[in-house]
Amino acid sequence: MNTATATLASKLSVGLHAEQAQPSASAHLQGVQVDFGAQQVLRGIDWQLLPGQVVGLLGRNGCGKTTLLETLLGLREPTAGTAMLFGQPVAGLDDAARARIGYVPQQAELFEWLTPAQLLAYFRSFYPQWNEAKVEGLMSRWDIARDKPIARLSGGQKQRLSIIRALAHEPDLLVLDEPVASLDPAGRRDFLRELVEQVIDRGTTVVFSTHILSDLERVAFNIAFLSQGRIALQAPLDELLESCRLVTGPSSQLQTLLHVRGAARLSAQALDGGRERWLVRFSEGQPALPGALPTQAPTLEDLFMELTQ
Ligand SMILES: Nc1ncnc2c1ncn2[C@@H]1O[C@H](COP(=O)(O)OP(=O)(O)OP(=O)(O)O)[C@@H](O)[C@H]1O
Repeated sequence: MNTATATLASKLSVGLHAEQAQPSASAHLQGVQVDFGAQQVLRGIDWQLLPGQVVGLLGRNGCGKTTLLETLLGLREPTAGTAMLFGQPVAGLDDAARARIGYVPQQAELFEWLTPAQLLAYFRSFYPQWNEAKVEGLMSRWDIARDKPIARLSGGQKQRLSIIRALAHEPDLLVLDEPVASLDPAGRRDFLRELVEQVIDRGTTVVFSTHILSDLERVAFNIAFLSQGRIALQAPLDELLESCRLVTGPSSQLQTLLHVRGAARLSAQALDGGRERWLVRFSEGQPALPGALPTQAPTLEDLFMELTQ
């Protein structure tokens, strides 16, 4: 891990638990429930994002990531519960608080008849602060034609433009819904570098959903797993990889292991021959040493498979 990433990782390990409500939280959701007709998509989300945290939101297709991010931003009214941004109810945010938010939606909503230069000039007029040097730097680095109608840009170029628009006014909270879906590997790497710089330089709070697990591994983000309408688990990735193990054996022996080691079971799978495979999280400071039962360190993909069923 390089120094920048280590600094970032240490920043990220602060204040991870939703139950320890912090008055300074950038975003705070309490008991948020969202139903679409009879379908309960979010089932009582308690969640907070603290200044400088970078959270990768993981979950299977259709589990409610977009719904959660839209509710957090006040774009969708919850069926029950409350959403606060910067200490204000999201439904009644004042202009100053709005100006502190940057959002990259899953489908870039750009005015396609404008050129990138016109679009950025239009948005610049709404914000009290605008980092022209950053905009110009990213437009050149990401090779976006300034004077071509947006309709004629490629999907990846539109996504990059949407990211530039969201970063330009130096938001304190950046919400990105699958921001790298149309970016090539070089574009994704560049985007992640920009995010890391943003967090280290400005202490920006970032939450983004993605299906590209290798991107999260590269920057040691906090990971939040959304499953069955709830945040099943949130923790720094390094800590999860260190403290979790997949352990296989008869359930009575697995139960004893939990008891003796004071560990927690995160998931369980039935295997052949009456054995089970459990994802076990050992407590802090207690190394997850291999015991008598077959034990395997999980990858992020294993964690995803186990925690997002
Ligand atoms: N406006 C809507 N009306 C009815 N159902 C909706 C609406 N928006 C989303 N849903 C449903 O809510 C569920 C969650 O959708 P959402 O888009 O939040 O999932 P997601 O985790 O972002 O999915 P993906 O990973 O595929 O982008 C899905 O079953 C979807 O069909």
